[in-house]
Amino acid sequence: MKLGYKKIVVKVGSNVITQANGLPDESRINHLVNQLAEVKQQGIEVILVSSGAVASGRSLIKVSEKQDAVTTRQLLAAIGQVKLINTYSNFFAEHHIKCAQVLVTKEDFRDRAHYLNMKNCMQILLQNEVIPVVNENDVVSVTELMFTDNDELAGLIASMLNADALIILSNVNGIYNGDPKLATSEVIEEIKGSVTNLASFIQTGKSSFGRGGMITKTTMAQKVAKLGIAVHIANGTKDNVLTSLLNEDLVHTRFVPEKIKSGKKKWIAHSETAATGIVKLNDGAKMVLTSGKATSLLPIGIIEIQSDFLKGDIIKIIDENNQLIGLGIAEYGSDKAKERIGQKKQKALVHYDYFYSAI
Ligand SMILES: Nc1ncnc2c1ncn2[C@@H]1O[C@H](COP(=O)(O)OP(=O)(O)O)[C@@H](O)[C@H]1O
Ligand SMILES: N[C@@H](CCC(=O)OP(=O)(O)O)C(=O)O
Repeated sequence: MKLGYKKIVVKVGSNVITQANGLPDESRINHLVNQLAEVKQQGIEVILVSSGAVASGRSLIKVSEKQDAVTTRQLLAAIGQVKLINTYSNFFAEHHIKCAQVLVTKEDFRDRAHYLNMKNCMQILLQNEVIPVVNENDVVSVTELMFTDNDELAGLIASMLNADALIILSNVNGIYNGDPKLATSEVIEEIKGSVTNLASFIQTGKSSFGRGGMITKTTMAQKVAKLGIAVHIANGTKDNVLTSLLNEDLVHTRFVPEKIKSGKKKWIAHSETAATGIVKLNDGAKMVLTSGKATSLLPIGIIEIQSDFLKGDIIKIIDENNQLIGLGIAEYGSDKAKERIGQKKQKALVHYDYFYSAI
């Protein structure tokens, strides 16, 4: 396959595998599995992140209108996930491929030791030629503990496993430079860096069964590409989408990857919700830290410690306007950091190797 990837994460949106009447589209799932099997047979490691549990559950049970939205989602996902994974398992079996169900929550990514346990499990599955089929554990992930959507989850999995590419299959050909329904709109084929006007193209509406929408997809894609992983957004409802994309024979959107970042930086990049401390920098320190050069965060540039932290904690680094500059691991606690604010020749609070620039 022309693109030469060795490890890919493929994310399938609910809309791709659900028919307009809400029933699972088994022939589409079968077609996707056939392509995934072909890709795997080419020696490419594949991890599948599949939505569709809730949509699948809807086809199996009638829900009382009196039931609240959270409980309904739990009920539908609990029932639907069984059907979803069985469908995948049966289709993969036709190719003599085993798949595994991996259900995760946002909490699983917070603690580094826990994160590494999960990474280890995924690696063992891949070493044993098993395709992990990942979804959010919707039964226990409710409200503030939820991922924004499975695109966020897929970005985390791609970063955790140091994948070469993340392929997001949705029900549009890519990101359009206008309303996708208008004939005048065209697919933006390549996106480099943080294009500020991207959000202005995107309509706030979502596809009928989707959760996050295109804006969250774009934000996640830019972040993942910054970590050195190529991100592709393509139309999963098209025949042979995956094989055509990997053979560079498909119009879609590609986020150009930057230089590959270390595994630890990838984890830090996705750890904003786990951050304890908040450290405010002056503009000079901000400039140096975001210049792209290998520089550590020195106390001389700190103007305020807004929230306490311990040695080893993830801390948020903000500028004078309270905008996030980046995230890092503290080399010492806030007690010492407070004593050293604005001082010269002090040990770095965040070493460059453990700093992720969000800008
Ligand atoms: N500029 C745009 N380009 C492409 N899609 C867009 C754009 N603006 C809004 N969208 C909408 O985003 C939807 C895809 O996002 P989402 O509903 O989250 O899909 P999924 O279920 O695949 O995760 C498309 O169906 C499309 O209607
Ligand atoms: N975990 C949910 C999917 C949530 C979600 O993000 O859906 P989508 O926007 O279609 O990728 C489910 O399996 O129904």
